[in-house]
Amino acid sequence: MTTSTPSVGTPATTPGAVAPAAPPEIRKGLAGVVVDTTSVSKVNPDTNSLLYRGYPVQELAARKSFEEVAYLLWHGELPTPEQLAEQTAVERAHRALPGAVRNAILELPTTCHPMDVCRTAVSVIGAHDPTAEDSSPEAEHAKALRLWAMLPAVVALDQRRRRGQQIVDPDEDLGYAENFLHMTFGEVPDECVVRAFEVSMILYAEHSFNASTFTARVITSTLSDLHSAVTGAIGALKGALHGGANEAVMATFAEIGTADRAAAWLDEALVDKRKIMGFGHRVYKHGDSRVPTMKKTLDDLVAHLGTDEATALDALYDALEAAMTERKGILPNLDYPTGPAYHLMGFDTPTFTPLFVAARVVGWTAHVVEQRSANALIRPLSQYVGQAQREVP
Ligand SMILES: CC(=O)SCCNC(=O)CCNC(=O)[C@H](O)C(C)(C)COP(=O)(O)OP(=O)(O)OC[C@H]1O[C@@H](n2cnc3c(N)ncnc32)[C@H](O)[C@@H]1OP(=O)(O)O
Ligand SMILES: O=C([O-])CC(=O)C(=O)O
Repeated sequence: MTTSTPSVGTPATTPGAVAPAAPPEIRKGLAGVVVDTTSVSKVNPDTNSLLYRGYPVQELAARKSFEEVAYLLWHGELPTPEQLAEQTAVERAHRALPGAVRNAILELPTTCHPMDVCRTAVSVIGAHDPTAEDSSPEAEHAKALRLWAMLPAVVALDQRRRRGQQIVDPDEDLGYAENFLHMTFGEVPDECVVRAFEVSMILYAEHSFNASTFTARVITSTLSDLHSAVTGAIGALKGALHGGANEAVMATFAEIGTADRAAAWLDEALVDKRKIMGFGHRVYKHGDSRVPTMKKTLDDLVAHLGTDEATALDALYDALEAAMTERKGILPNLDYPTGPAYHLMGFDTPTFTPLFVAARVVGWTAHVVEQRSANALIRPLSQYVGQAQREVP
């Protein structure tokens, strides 16, 4: 959206004075503004495609592990077996939370949102990291890897403490996705569920200059530290217009109830000028590149579970999507299929956005390193529209 607002504070022109310059063009929300280059990922709305370091994300989701994709995003190339083994060894060695981090989480009230827990945990992890202020690329990659390794324990511990369940220690013999689910549910689910979870992590890992990544880059641009950048990014992701939408989708489904009510519910919601969570996107206007892969994954999960609840949820998903496409021509974004998928996997709804954090930390930290490698302080201008200069009475 482009708006130009005349300044209330612009002084009146005097005869003979040079005419004031035209008001600057304002791009609300920085819509359409290209602020920097990146080689981490390419979002192409014309072809509905998303490339991670040049590779189509759908192909990565079909053929690679989340660990391999993380390496790719951080280092620019897929790992050799030796590089993957080295990364895996470090990741598995750092899965358990340091006592101070665990205690800090346990001190937080269960009335706070799990995103607050995530945000606090990352901040505490940073405070205890002796290399926090070392901004060399090697140190930044090492910190990113350790943070990525620890976040599943943060998310799992928080869901379990809220449910009054015993905390489950990580299992070094399991892969990333299996271990995450094991720590959350106390057992490793069927392969179909593990794969669905891993696909969601790969799809969520990176998406160019979205609001949370841009937040991380703004913080990095001041030469602040990596944990501060990630802490800020978590705050940005929490909002319902960004990552928080995956939770909001489940609230919408709960409000609608059953598939046959979807169209009528939508009509009323649109009359009330409500935003329908999980639909629309700032960049994609013809559909989100990741949705077909995640919807197929959701359908596979539904077929695998075979429960009435899963079938009904899928029918509701389809009915709301059809109605929204017909009424507004606005298509789902990735948060639409991940919400019900995480629900069917057994996650509590407020845990959905922290799952997004566990995946996106890879993209955020890849951008932190990139920003620092060619830094310029990010500091845009604003057009003043307040009071003209006046005397203090
Ligand atoms: C992983 C992610 O972060 S993906 C995004 C997740 N967020 C959501 O799902 C929240 C719901 N969606 C939205 O609010 C928006 O689509 C956004 C914030 C994602 C993108 O918004 P913008 O690019 O700023 O588009 P904007 O909000 O200006 O929408 C353009 C028009 O489409 C409408 N629109 C866009 N999305 C929606 C929606 N989800 N429900 C209803 N109307 C919508 C707007 O009302 C507006 O209509 P108008 O021109 O008549 O005023
Ligand atoms: O790109 C965006 O604006 C939001 C998004 O889809 C993401 O961060 O994955």
